[in-house]
Amino acid sequence: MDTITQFCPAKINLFLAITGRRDDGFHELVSVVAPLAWGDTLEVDPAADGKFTLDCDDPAVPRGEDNLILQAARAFATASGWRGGARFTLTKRVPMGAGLGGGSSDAVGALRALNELAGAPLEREALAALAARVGSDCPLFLYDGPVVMRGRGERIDPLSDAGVARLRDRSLLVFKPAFGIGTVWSYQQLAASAPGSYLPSADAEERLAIWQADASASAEALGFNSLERPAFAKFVALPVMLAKLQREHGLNARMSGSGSACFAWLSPEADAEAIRSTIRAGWGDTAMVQMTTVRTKSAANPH
Ligand SMILES: C[C@](O)(CO)[C@H](O)COP(=O)(O)OP(=O)(O)OC[C@H]1O[C@@H](n2ccc(N)nc2=O)[C@H](O)[C@@H]1O
Ligand SMILES: Nc1ncnc2c1ncn2[C@@H]1O[C@H](COP(=O)(O)OP(=O)(O)OP(=O)(O)O)[C@@H](O)[C@H]1O
Repeated sequence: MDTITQFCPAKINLFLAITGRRDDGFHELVSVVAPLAWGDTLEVDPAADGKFTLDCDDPAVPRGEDNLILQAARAFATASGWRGGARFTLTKRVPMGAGLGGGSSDAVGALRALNELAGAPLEREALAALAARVGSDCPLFLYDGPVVMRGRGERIDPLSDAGVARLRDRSLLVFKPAFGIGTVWSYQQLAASAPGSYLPSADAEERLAIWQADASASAEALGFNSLERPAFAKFVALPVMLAKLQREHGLNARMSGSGSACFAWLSPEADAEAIRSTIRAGWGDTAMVQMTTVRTKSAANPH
């Protein structure tokens, strides 16, 4: 069989309300998440020896059993009973510790490819349940467009057509300082200042419903992220940069997920080069700056 190539998009959380903590330690959330046109590439080749192995062009990516690709592969083998092997080759573009879901997306790319290699033993629902076990951010990547994510990340609905239309074809700038932020740390900080750090779920749903119903609402108007407060308190380079981008370029930039990556919607008149220079002047040349768009697909035809 030929190589299967999976595009593994990055994601941004346009809206991320953490609404409370569950007994199992995970948090409940309401989030609007969009996959991007930019991401990693995962090539998957069948391996006759029945083993799973991983190569990656980025030496910083863990290559052992803690890699989410290999974890997803083991989980797939257990759930499907498939006894084949695969050689994974990952071209890594999405930085780690960014809140861009890179590892989760790679894991879902692996699940999709293995299911194809194995002759589709798992239906969509079984694949979604498996993805949820691999990581909270995984199920959203089984959709190819913007979604509303609830629960701890396992409940996914496509975003309404009206909502998707506000994101389609808009230029998006994603940027990240050299440092990353750990997801576990972010949630711990939130829990430490509970309950004030949580947005009640009724409030979160109301904000989302108002945005969906308002035909004149922009993508920017949805911007909210509960995890900004703990991140900004410790990593002051983030709010300083966002304030500078607001002042100098009129941008309403936000952090994605648990950070440290941030994003801003650009108007057609925006001077992307000047914005890039502002970011590099403040965060240095090791800062990542990436222009992209959202990957959209109609809610009426999500699959
Ligand atoms: C911040 C987000 O990126 C927003 O989309 C996600 O909620 C993070 O999802 P993720 O990185 O896939 O997270 P997981 O690998 O499932 O969990 C890592 C850790 O994050 C915390 N965690 C994660 C998701 C969630 N809904 N509640 C949590 O409290 C838990 O401490 C967990 O042990
Ligand atoms: N395929 C993978 N690519 C990147 N990191 C991986 C992968 N598999 C496991 N990891 C581990 O997961 C950690 C988090 O990486 P990831 O790219 O998912 O970042 P994140 O921005 O924290 O994600 P999220 O948006 O889900 O919070 C890394 O520090 C790394 O140790």
